[in-house]
Amino acid sequence: MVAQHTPCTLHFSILPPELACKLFYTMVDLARGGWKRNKWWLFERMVESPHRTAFFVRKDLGRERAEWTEAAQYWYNGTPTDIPPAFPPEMEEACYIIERVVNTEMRKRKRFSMEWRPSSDTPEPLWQANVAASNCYEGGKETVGWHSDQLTYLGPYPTIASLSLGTRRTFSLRDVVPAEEQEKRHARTYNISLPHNSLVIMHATTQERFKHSIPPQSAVDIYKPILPRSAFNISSSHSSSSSPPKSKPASKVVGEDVKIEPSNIRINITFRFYRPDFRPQSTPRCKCGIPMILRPDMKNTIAREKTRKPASRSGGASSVGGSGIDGRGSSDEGGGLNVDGEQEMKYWWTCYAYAQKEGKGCGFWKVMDLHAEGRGWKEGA
Ligand SMILES: O=C(O)CCC(=O)C(=O)O
Ligand SMILES: [Fe+2]
Repeated sequence: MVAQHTPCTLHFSILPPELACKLFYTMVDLARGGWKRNKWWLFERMVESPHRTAFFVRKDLGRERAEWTEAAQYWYNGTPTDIPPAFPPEMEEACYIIERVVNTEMRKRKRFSMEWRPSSDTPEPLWQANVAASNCYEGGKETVGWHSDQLTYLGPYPTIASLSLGTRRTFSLRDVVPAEEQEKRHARTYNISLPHNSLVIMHATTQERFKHSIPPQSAVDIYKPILPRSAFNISSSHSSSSSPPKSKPASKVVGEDVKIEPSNIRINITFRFYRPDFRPQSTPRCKCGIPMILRPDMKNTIAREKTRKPASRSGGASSVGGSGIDGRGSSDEGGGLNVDGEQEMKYWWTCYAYAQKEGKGCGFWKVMDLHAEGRGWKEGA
């Protein structure tokens, strides 16, 4: 049903049970060790997200690693951050398994012309995670509000693999109805229950056509790990923040040590592929001099503005962008269909200063032009 009604697929028991359990413990301990509450962009105002979050960069990336380290601060709303940690070993192991599933699913699906493609001489894999963002929700009151993920480094039509560990929570997806269709249909909300060790793959168009959230719940089902911490030589969570972990061989585990601690925590890990043609150095800057963010034109505003001249969106100095409304040439003939006959999505680069300067950004925006900006797939690249 998920695949039938949304651009997502849902996969149960994705990891070997022991690995899922161990990864849960590892992430819970890391979260307790100092993950931050992020600021979130929500309906034109900033709110502090009522859950904790962390950002990881894959370790064997070589030169690329430094660049994505720079990008990490945008995960934290533009706040400069320490160098993000590498994937812990269990996360690396999980990622390897997840990548195979994602690539199998992607090969079954239609591809979009603006979507990332590997070069013609190395056609596989289609998707390889190079960063991961993780969330920790403790109890039913910790949530994330409606949003679609920023595309600044993911580029158009991204694929994001989202792993759930621990307590079962509802993942809500709601489609965004373009303005011209609002009289014909209403948005629909799909509530998907995500148990421990399940994977949601948000395929291409999920970020363009839908918003997602983890809504609050008045009660959550307690998660009982299949193995105690001591089975993995991990010390009790109670002592983990105050004293160094005590290693114990599993065979010596007796009495209290084998007790399984029930938990009300859900850990989410979103594995992401940050595109080489959207690396931080290539992000355009606004009049404030800071890198802009990339967002899809979910409501089809650009196409509608194009038919209403002159181009002006919010009036005054804030409509200074506009450069991309005209002058594309590639896609707007044929009723917005591109050369592959698909209804082409448009994207805005917009000023991100509101996140850092209490809403006092320059308001600059421009329409993204993939080819004019030197991005996208090139034959033999
Ligand atoms: O916890 C989840 O499943 C969703 C998290 C999310 O939407 C995000 O990190 O962008
Ligand atoms: Fe998200």
